[in-house]
Amino acid sequence: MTTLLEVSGVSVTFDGFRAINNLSVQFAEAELRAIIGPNGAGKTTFMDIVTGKTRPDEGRVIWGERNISLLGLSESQIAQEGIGRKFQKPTVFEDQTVRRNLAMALKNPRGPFAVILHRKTAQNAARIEEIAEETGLSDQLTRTAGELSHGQKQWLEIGMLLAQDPRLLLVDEPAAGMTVEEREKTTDILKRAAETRAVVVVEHDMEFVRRLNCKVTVLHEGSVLAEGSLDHVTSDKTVIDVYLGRSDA
Ligand SMILES: Nc1ncnc2c1ncn2[C@@H]1O[C@H](COP(=O)(O)OP(=O)(O)OP(=O)(O)O)[C@@H](O)[C@H]1O
Repeated sequence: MTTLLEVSGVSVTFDGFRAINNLSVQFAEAELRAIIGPNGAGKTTFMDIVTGKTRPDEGRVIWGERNISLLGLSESQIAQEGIGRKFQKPTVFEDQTVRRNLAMALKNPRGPFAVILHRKTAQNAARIEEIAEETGLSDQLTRTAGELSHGQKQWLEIGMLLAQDPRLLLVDEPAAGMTVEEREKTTDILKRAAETRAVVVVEHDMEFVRRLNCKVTVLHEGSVLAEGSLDHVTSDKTVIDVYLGRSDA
């Protein structure tokens, strides 16, 4: 499997506190990965480093077949490289329709010729239908986003990120605030998205992680504590000691 993202020996210190401690982790081109770990383990900081929001004190973050260092790129350059991030709170345009939200998110180089634009419009319409189908929103395209349920808003935002065609999608706690049914649908959406790109999901909900049925990376004190199937990591003594035995697990 080709490596898409390689984080190696990365450390970050905030006011003398080492939030990320010699972290090394890799992601393959098309894979679904869950990142779990107790509060303060460094999950958010890890995503901040990959997206360029936080700069590490040391280490390397290498991207793609050209082995680009992401540390030399700005946040917007990293996004343009194909790294999308979904924050916990959905940020859709509430007063616009689902179709319009998706249309605005589409990655479109602007061409000067009307004929190209015309062809583009037809392609865009087809792509919007496709994304709506992938995110279970085909019947919602004409509704305004503000009318959607919390789960549907989250799917719309995932759809808006897919419209950008990212090679890596980082998703922060997608199951939070969702009904059981919505969670199940969300797992299907993420699994499907991961067939053609890397999808990395930070999640506290173990049932949700179990349903993702993917490789799991356990972070603790800013380093990888264990990695493998959920069954493998949850039977690891060190994981049980530091994480699963805790009341917040
Ligand atoms: N900007 C900052 N300044 C100071 N300390 C920070 C900063 N950002 C994070 N930290 C600290 O770094 C540690 C790791 O935080 P991080 O948010 O990455 O953990 P997490 O695994 O995402 O936790 P949670 O599951 O609670 O979201 C925490 O102890 C946090 O207080």
